Amino acid sequence: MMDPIWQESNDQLTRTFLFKDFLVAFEFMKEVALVAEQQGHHPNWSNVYNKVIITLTTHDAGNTVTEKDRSLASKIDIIAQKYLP
Ligand SMILES: C[C@H](O)[C@H](O)[C@H]1CNC2=NC(N)=NC(=O)C2=N1
Repeated sequence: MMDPIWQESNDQLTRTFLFKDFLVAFEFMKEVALVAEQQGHHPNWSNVYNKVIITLTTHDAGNTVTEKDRSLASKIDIIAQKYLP
């Protein structure tokens, strides 16, 4: 099920993650990158030091939230559990 801390607005799902430091944030991003590539569905994201902000939308569907976004969000949540403090 969708983690309620993903905010849905403006046809995007957004979640902010705060890790211990940059290296942990980047390990998380590396793992998400591999899953995104597997899924053929990719995050819009930003990283500053220990903070990663991810927004998910489907540009192939006119920038709307689709099942592909919800599925990737769930996978990201599972990955994040390993890296969050
Ligand atoms: C051809 C390729 O599979 C598509 O462009 C995929 C790639 N990754 C994607 N990622 C996201 N977030 N939305 C898409 O519509 C999308 N389309």
